[in-house]
Amino acid sequence: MLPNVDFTNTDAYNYLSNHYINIAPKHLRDLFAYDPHRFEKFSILFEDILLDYSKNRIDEQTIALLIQLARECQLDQAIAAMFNGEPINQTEGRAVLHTALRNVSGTPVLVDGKDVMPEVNAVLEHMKTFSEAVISGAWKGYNGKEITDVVNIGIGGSDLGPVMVTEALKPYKTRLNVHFVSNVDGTHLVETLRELKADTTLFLIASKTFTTQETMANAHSARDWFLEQGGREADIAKHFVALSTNTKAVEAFGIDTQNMFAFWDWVGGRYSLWSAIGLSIVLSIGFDHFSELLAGAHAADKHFKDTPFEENIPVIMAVLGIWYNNFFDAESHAILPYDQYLHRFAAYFQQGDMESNGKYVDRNGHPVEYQTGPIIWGEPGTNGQHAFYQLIHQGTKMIPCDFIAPAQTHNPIGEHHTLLLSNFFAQTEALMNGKSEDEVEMEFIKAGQDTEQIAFLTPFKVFEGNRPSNSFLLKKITPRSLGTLIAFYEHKIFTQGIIWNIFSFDQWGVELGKQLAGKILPELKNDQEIQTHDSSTNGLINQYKVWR
Ligand SMILES: O=P(O)(O)OC[C@H]1O[C@@](O)(CO)[C@@H](O)[C@@H]1O
Repeated sequence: MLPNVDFTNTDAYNYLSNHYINIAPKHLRDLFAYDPHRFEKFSILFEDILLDYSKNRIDEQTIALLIQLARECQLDQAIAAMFNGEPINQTEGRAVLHTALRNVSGTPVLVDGKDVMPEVNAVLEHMKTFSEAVISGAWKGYNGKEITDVVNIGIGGSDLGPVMVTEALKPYKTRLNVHFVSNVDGTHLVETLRELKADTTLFLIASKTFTTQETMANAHSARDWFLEQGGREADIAKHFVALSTNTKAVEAFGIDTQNMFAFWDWVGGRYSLWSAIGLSIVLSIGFDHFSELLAGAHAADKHFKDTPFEENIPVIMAVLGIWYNNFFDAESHAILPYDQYLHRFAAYFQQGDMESNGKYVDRNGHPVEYQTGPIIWGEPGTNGQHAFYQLIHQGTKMIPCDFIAPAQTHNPIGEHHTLLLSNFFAQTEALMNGKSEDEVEMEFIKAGQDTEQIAFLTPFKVFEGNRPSNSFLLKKITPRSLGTLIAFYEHKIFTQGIIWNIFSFDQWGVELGKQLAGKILPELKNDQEIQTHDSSTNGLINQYKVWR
């Protein structure tokens, strides 16, 4: 089972609390000046991915204490429990084995004493043969035409991962056009179907539970559209497949279980892109590239499982996050990919991180007395620089940032990539160094500014600096390197959950809103004045009824 340690009661935590006083006042500018080898000390190269974490507010003692903290929280025991298929998702009584989905090593993975790899590989084989049939055109629609468009209908983990990966790996795209509908707002489905033809469209109904309100509403409306456009009930089998764990619900919807791609309850929704939920990815980039994605994630799994914490990328990512979250009161973490194809990367980890570690009760069922999961946000560079970098550079909040960039672009047009990378390198340098009062005044003097203006303007142009960042430099965004990077972040999230002593793999917090929506829905289906709620909810509903 999982360890159960209060990290605030460990020796490491106490030393860190005291050490904080030593490191906090040291400016990163000075730490770099003291030690010209800082980059070599605080960077890790894994295959074609370089993590430079030297621009963090740490010294060697900090990192040693943070690693000791992870050890005192028995992280090694927790890692073994996860990979061994123990039911570490304790409130749901499930194992957590998204790692098995990409276990290209072929070694058995036991759940309740049964090797799950034969089932995993059988589904992968089904995904391979199906995708090859569709991509080749052998799979025909009801008019005998080949499929041209695929619509994935799903939400949360049944959408965000496939969207992020198909966008990130667009350079590897097949002839198929893959679309995603997630929001129950009818606009999402209507706008997506507007240009599509029923006889050349394939729908993937992606839902682990096959009960999610939004997905079921969209799936039924898609089926209605299909029938209105000329499809018949008998043709459903050619145009609808299901990606789910719930065979009964799939059959009840009217999808042939021959067209069902199964996965299992030990796959968390936000960790499911590696499973049958990834069928849209396979159709978008082809099975071979999907296999490379899986292999990249597997390589990260092995690194996480087998590498000493001091050289372990997910562990370093995790403990640095703990350092800012729990010692510097940083409440958010920005993910800033300098690659337009990665424009949904931060959004993906909003669910991945915040649905995993957005918890206030510890594994003993007691409210925690410390901060847990951070707010995850971000946009691609350089766009973010023209939106929120003012706050990151000169705001009152510390925003730890992950900068991500590929050395090689898939689109070498003009000097665009050099421009992009110059910004990638400059932003972390600026955040770290800042600009001192003397430097600002010197610039003004060189520009011939008068002393009165200098005195007035200088404070607004000083950059404190000392603002932390990680830099991930990838040789190129490929299926393999993307798989590795995603898995690094997954294991970072796991590690932080272990240290915070919370359960990272359930999501009870999403249930209350759904329950209340279920109560309100019937109230909206009549014109009666509503008085069953608080005055705000009553007032909003009644005004809606006036205006609709
Ligand atoms: O895949 P499904 O079962 O339709 O769930 C969709 C999403 O809904 C949740 O909010 C759980 O209810 C996410 O955890 C999940 O990824």
